[in-house]
Amino acid sequence: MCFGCSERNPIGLKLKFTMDGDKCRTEFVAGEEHQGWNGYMHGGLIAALMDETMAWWLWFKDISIMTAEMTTRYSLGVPVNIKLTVESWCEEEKRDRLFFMAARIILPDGKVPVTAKAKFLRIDPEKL
Ligand SMILES: CCCCCCCCCCCCCCCC(=O)SCCNC(=O)CCNC(=O)[C@H](O)C(C)(C)COP(=O)(O)OP(=O)(O)OC[C@H]1O[C@@H](n2cnc3c(N)ncnc32)[C@H](O)[C@@H]1OP(=O)(O)O
Repeated sequence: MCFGCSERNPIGLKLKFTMDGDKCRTEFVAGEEHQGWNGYMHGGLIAALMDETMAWWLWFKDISIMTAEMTTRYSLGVPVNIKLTVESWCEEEKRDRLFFMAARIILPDGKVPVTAKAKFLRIDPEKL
């Protein structure tokens, strides 16, 4: 019952993903329950949005992974109650095991308030 994408998780984000060329995308409108400071989305949840979008890029390629490392750069606050686009892509892959991924959030006016980089490691799906 994934917090990011399961339809059955009552407190989950219920994200739906699409692949468009080399990018994985989702959209999300944060509500007041997702706030940190008043009016702005909580930074941990922003990281979760991007982690999940990068994981889904790999999932679309049938690659089972775990997030091994992630860095997030918060340049602007992310307001609640507006449509956010999240997109992810793969920058590099090593030995078919280590995937260097990147993600960003795009506001309706085209500004990019947050970017992330992460390393994902392929795991044995039997162990999930
Ligand atoms: C039916 C429909 C269902 C639909 C369903 C869809 C689900 C679509 C997905 C959604 C779901 C996603 C959800 C979000 C993604 C999480 O939230 S994942 C949760 C957060 N992450 C974790 O909990 C990970 C915890 N860590 C681990 O499990 C393990 O440490 C890892 C990451 C799997 C690695 O384990 P390991 O293979 O035993 O690691 P290890 O032997 O230490 O390292 C292997 C190699 O990688 C290297 N390495 C390890 N870490 C690093 C690093 N950070 N940097 C560089 N190299 C590294 C090592 O140096 C080593 O290199 P070599 O020695 O081979 O040269």
